[in-house]
Amino acid sequence: MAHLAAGLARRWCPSSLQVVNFPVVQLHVSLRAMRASHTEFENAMNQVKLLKKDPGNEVKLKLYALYKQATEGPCNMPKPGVFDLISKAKWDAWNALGSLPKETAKQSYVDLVSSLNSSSKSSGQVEPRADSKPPGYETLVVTSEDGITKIMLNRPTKKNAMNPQMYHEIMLALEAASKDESSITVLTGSGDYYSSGNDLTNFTDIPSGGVQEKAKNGAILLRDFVGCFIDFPKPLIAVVNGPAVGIAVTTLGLFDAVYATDRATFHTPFSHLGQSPEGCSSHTFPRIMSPSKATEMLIFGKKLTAREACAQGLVTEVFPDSTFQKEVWTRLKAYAKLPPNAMRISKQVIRNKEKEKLHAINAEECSVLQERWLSDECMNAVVNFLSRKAKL
Ligand SMILES: CCCCC/C=C/C(=O)SCCNC(=O)CCNC(=O)[C@H](O)C(C)(C)COP(=O)(O)OP(=O)(O)OC[C@H]1O[C@@H](n2cnc3c(N)ncnc32)[C@H](O)[C@@H]1OP(=O)(O)O
Repeated sequence: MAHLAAGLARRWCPSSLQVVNFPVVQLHVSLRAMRASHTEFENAMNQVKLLKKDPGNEVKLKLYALYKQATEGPCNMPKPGVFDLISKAKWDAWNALGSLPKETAKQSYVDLVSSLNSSSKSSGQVEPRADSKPPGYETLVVTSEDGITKIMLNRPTKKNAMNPQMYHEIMLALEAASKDESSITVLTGSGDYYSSGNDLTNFTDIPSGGVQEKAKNGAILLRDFVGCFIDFPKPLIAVVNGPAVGIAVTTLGLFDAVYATDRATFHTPFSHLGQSPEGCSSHTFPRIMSPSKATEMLIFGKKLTAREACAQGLVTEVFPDSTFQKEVWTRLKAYAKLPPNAMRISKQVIRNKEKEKLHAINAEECSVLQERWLSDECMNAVVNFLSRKAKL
């Protein structure tokens, strides 16, 4: 490892320093910044060369990977030999990004560089404090053991509402999980909620290009985010530890199994918010639960209990809250011991025929939502929530 570190420090050229590291420092990704312009990307590349402090090999590798992904797309190089440690580390980092879209990688790169800049500005030459946060995701806790990669949404004080940073980090965590040693991947929430869906404060940051640009960037982010669920290659399990709202519910239709505590509820208040269905739910929900039941949820915003959601096929099984964690994890650990290749291939057989269709549906839903976000109905609903006149 020391050899690798020394080699990286010696041989890293400035242009390959460009990387964005979600895990490292808090990223202030606003709607304004959801999609990096070419100029922003170029500026970020220049800023990397001016960094006063060496960001360390882990960050350099991430910068390198994101830069390559942003400029060339998915890793297209032959895998270096095992003894070529530096090239292999770089190849691994790039390859781990899988099919992450170029635009997302570009934005991640810009955000990472910006976070590196602000952290070096705020700390100057001073060494990091002993109690400063270790490198890692800011909005997630990701762990991997017993053949299971667990991605836990971690904004419990905001009921795990999804802000732009969380969307990006989930995409990165899914990409990494798709390539790691685990056999199955789990998404769950910390605290009392699974997730309250889209963070409604996302609507407050108007970019210089105005609301049109904001809506356009939001639609791109949403399409990329949902696309990662459509393409995820291993069994993907939701451990729904509490209420779920909006996009946290719709994406469940793209999971392979959904286990819920009896305390969970499922709610998609799109009409109340002046919005329309996403997460491919316009297709998956009518199929899973019948068109009229889907109408009650997706159009009328009917909230389902966990048992109702299970009766309608959205949830696989419901457990008493008191034994939920113990029972679910015991079961998942047993499933994770099954032959991973067989599970992956079976998922392909079950899901692949639908993938193209799901991507098309995703694109259409995003384009409809892009318009909805500009409507008075949507703006009024968001203002009402933010001014605390409305709670769903
Ligand atoms: C770019 C991609 C777009 C994807 C499109 C997605 C669409 C959706 O997901 S639509 C659904 C959006 N979600 C909501 O409308 C839920 C809004 N939240 C609520 O109605 C309530 O907060 C609650 C029912 C989820 C929980 O109520 P309660 O138990 O009374 O807790 P608080 O309201 O006090 O919440 C604590 C804290 O968390 C903040 N918060 C909760 N959810 C959200 C949210 N979705 N967006 C922003 N902030 C949220 C809430 O404001 C409180 O904050 P503080 O006041 O600062 O403590």
